[in-house]
Amino acid sequence: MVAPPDNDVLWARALHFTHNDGSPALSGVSLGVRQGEILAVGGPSGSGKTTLLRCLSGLVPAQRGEVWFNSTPVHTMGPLARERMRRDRFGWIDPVPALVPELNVWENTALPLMLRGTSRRRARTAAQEWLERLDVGELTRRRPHQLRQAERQRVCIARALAPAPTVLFADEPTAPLHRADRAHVLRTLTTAARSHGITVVLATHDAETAALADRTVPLLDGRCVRTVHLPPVQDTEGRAACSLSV
Ligand SMILES: Nc1ncnc2c1ncn2[C@@H]1O[C@H](COP(=O)(O)OP(=O)(O)OP(=O)(O)O)[C@@H](O)[C@H]1O
Repeated sequence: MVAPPDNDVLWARALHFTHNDGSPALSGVSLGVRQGEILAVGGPSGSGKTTLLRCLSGLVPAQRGEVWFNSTPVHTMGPLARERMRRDRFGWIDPVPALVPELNVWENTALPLMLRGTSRRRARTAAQEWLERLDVGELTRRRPHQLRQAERQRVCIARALAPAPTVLFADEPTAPLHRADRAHVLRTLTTAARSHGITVVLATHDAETAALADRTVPLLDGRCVRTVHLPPVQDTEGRAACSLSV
């Protein structure tokens, strides 16, 4: 087992994952994510983006291959150790907002901090700050069912950022937002990540979203593809320049 390069906070080698019904999702994906980097995982629907994020975060173990977080091999960890790592070091944003219905907005936002052992008072203060940054600071006492879908998603983003995770996994985080909201929320997310040194792995099929990242790894049918841009050619015969994905 060879340890990953020192400057990669997250590193995966030859990941394979097949779902229980036999659907292949990852077929030998290898990548490294540098400390503080915002990495977009691109690709069309069904290309394996969600599965890759789930394997990298230790939510599900890959059937073959290696995942390393800093110098720790995630692929050899048991379920409890992976759960603790996710609680203490990682954040997660789903495409569909999932909040605890019995808790109000600030309690939902403060929950990951309190699970890490932060006092209720400090967790509440941090939650309030992040809710304000995401323009939902006036909704703190409401329950999830009293919010619009877009507001619920902002709360989920505040909840993921509040503990300043080492790595934030964001799976199509702006999917439930209107186009007008999207840019603002994404900017808040990426600015917060950069100012707090949070590494972000962002799954998206949207080129505009991917453009906010430092780098994009495109997936296709569970494999990383490399985009090769050909040099511009003289368009003497009316042909357009093109790029190839290999
Ligand atoms: N629970 C499941 N059971 C069986 N097959 C699944 C399951 N979840 C995903 N798949 C299949 O695994 C492959 C990869 O899916 P995945 O959700 O990782 O892709 P994705 O790029 O995130 O797609 P999307 O953008 O639509 O979420 C697809 O062929 C998908 O149909």
